[in-house]
Amino acid sequence: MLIKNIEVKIGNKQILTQISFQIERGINIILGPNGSGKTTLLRTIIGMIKPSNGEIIRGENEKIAYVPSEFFSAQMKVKDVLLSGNSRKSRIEDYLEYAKTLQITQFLDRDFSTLSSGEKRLTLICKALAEGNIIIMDEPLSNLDISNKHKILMLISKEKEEKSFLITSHELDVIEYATQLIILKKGKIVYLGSPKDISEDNLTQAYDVKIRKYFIDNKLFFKAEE
Ligand SMILES: Nc1ncnc2c1ncn2[C@@H]1O[C@H](COP(=O)(O)OP(=O)(O)OP(=O)(O)O)[C@@H](O)[C@H]1O
Repeated sequence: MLIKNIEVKIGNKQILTQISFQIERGINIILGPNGSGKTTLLRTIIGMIKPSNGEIIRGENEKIAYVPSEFFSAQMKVKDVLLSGNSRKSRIEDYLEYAKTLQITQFLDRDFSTLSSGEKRLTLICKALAEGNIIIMDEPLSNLDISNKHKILMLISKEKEEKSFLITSHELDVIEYATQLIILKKGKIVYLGSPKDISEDNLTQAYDVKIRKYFIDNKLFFKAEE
């Protein structure tokens, strides 16, 4: 999927400026400060927002699945949430493999509105994984405890050969999982490339706070300097 020269204006305000990149097979991670345009970009890519300029070129067999950062609270059984709004999949069996991995099978007969926010998120991630091959998720790790975060990161790392993920995050520790990193600031791309090449300066410029890079046991960490 190719994002080409996207511009978004809301009223008189320019929200996104000249956004171009290819969503690569693997894990594409969008980072950026609050208000930098991450959610607007995802909504534009899925067609919820019409760009004032540019185009989004989809491949033939690409099936987008979107997990928003905030959820509705429908009074529907979890299994009906999984089955809803999708013409291609209509059997609960198609969701069970991911449901087992994400440990949500015990909720299938519960009312979706009664789940905790983390359980709702796992349910919608399960749905997206079973339905799409381009999985677009807005802050999929927020509201998740350390074990569920690990579960999601392991699952998407396992699936990254087959699917393309485009996810936003506020956590710099996810950088090491990225196939491609996109950093936004004030609606513009200020870094696009491999996570290996990201420097402290790139992050410091993006966030306007001094950011340091550490290696502990060969694992990469970033921390804002106090
Ligand atoms: N409907 C709207 N009307 C006016 N301004 C808007 C509208 N939608 C978004 N914006 C503005 O566009 C900018 C980008 O918002 P967006 O939600 O895309 O940022 P974000 O990077 O996802 O932020 P966060 O990390 O805080 O979730 C913000 O300044 C926001 O106030």
